[in-house]
Amino acid sequence: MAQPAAFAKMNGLGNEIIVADMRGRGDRVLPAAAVALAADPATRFDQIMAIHDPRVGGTDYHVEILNADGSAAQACGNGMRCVVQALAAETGRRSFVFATAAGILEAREHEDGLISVDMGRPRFGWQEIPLAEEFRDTRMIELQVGPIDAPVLHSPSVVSMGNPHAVFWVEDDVNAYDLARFGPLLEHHPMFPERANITIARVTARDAMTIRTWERGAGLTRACGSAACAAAVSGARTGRTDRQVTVTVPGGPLEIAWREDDHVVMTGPAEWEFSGRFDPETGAWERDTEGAA
Ligand SMILES: N[C@H](CCC[C@H](N)C(=O)O)C(=O)O
Repeated sequence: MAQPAAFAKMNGLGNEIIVADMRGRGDRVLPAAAVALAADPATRFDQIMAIHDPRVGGTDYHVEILNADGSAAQACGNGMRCVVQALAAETGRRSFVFATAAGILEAREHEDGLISVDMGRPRFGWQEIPLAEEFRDTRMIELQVGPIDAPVLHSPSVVSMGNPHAVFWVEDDVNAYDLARFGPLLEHHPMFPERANITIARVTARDAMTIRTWERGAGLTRACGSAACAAAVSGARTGRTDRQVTVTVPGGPLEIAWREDDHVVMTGPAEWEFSGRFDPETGAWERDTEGAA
């Protein structure tokens, strides 16, 4: 049993997030705690965002990310917006600098409550994503599912947003594809030694696309911010879209801008649901009583 830690159950466009306050203590959220919380319908989540004291000069906080299966994630766009909203409510500040496994990220809450996160630079090298074999052009790689002569999905664009993404382009309804079936096969495909987040994307205008994502370590989610960034960057890189795109995920729209300085900025909402305390070792938890501080 560890000292209980405060948490907030939140969501970013329906991406289920637990923001855990691990400041002022030396321990971490253990994978077993994540698995236990994910199994409980009341705390079911896609990612845990653990806020730690800063470890690098010039940053406000260190953020660790766990998937629902207990594995580590390097990036989580929707979760970062939840972290910003929670910290803004606590501190009255609006902008923050975070250290994450994907690098240093700046984020801020706007007057209207929407939150922008600078997700950093996309990486396109096959070793950076990583892929199991060399591809000089990662705008389109040889990979397909379905019959050889009539693949259901094929030739994805691949990119790292700190975490690995494959984006499969389709011409018709993204809901027409059985992502619950293909997602896990592609997530674990030998082409991706660190597994991958799998997205199906349909471009509807130069500045708009619709996507669905099967997340590494979490499965089908209502929203995946880093996948929205990966899809927007890949759309621009392959000439399908401009660099500023509205990416509609099942939970709603995200605004993605791939700036001239190569940074990808994602803007969208975050929503608080309830607060409680949990044991970061076991995942045992209780809800805060109404009105409690
Ligand atoms: N929901 C997240 C992505 C979680 C990352 C993850 N599933 C992985 O890379 O392992 C987002 O909004 O970006």
